[in-house]
Amino acid sequence: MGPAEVLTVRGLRKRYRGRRGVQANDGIDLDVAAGQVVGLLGHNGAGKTTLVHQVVGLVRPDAGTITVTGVDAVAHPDQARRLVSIQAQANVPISGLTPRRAVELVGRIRGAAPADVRRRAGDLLDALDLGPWADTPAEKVSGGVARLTAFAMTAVHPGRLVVLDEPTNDVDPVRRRLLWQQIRGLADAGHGVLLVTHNVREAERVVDHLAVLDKGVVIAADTPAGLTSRLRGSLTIEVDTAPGEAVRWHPAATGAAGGHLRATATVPADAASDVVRWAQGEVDSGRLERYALAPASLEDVYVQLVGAGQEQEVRVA
Ligand SMILES: Nc1ncnc2c1ncn2[C@@H]1O[C@H](COP(=O)(O)OP(=O)(O)OP(=O)(O)O)[C@@H](O)[C@H]1O
Repeated sequence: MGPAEVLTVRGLRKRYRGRRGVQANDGIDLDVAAGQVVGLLGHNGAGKTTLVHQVVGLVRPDAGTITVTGVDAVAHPDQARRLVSIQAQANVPISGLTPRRAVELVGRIRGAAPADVRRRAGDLLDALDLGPWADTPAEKVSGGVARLTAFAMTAVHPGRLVVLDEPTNDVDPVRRRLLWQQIRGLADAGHGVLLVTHNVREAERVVDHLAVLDKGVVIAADTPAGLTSRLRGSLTIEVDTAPGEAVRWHPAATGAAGGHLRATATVPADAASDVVRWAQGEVDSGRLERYALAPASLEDVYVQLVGAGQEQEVRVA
């Protein structure tokens, strides 16, 4: 473990017993250093939450090690938990409180000085543009505001490691940007951040490192640039089909995927002009309504890694 590592996971295995026994984690290695946001991507059921729950001591691994700033988190989950702040997938109920009171309460419970807690809570609520709801009874706030409040509760007095499980769920696009800034800010302040997300497109701009989980195994781990370089020299073509028409792809197109009226495929950059000519011809003949050609994104790499079968989930998220 390097000196700046806040989380080191090695060979982590967890199998849920029962009739349909599931190997949820099947030998996972993962590192988060101070100052880093590490994104954990993966399809539904890939094992992300299982991994997170083991890090915070809610689930006991079958095998492997978890070290949080030098503390053996498997042997001493209580000690480790004090070093970790987690925003769980489900919001902690805060009925009877207001967002501001809930955030301040967590700060006090975690041992921060009252004046610091008040200041930090106020700053976070402002930064996330929650001012209009800060003093509203929690029962009356929307799902997005509740989600942002849960983030603020995690960030008000954060541990060395901050674990965020789908923090952007239910949050509107404008406040999502504010949230991403705060997530980045936690790392810039020296915390290590482990971020579980389906929001590949937005996470790409914030994370330093990514691990892609598939059926309990890390199938790729790299920087966003490192991962997208796998598709360097490739472009993505997106087409909207006319009603009742199926796409008859150009021969250079591979990895075609898509749904009812929209489809995407990957094409080599050196075939771009040929593909544009083909696409324009399809538009002229009425089979396509529009097309767009763009550099391959991290989302494209992700879809290719995890398999076109998962595409719908990624797009919906
Ligand atoms: N308590 C449990 N008992 C039995 N099986 C479980 C339990 N929790 C999770 N599983 C199974 O383990 C696998 C991994 O689940 P996990 O929740 O870790 O995935 P995930 O990547 O977090 O998924 P999602 O993106 O949908 O939250 C799934 O097949 C799931 O059905």
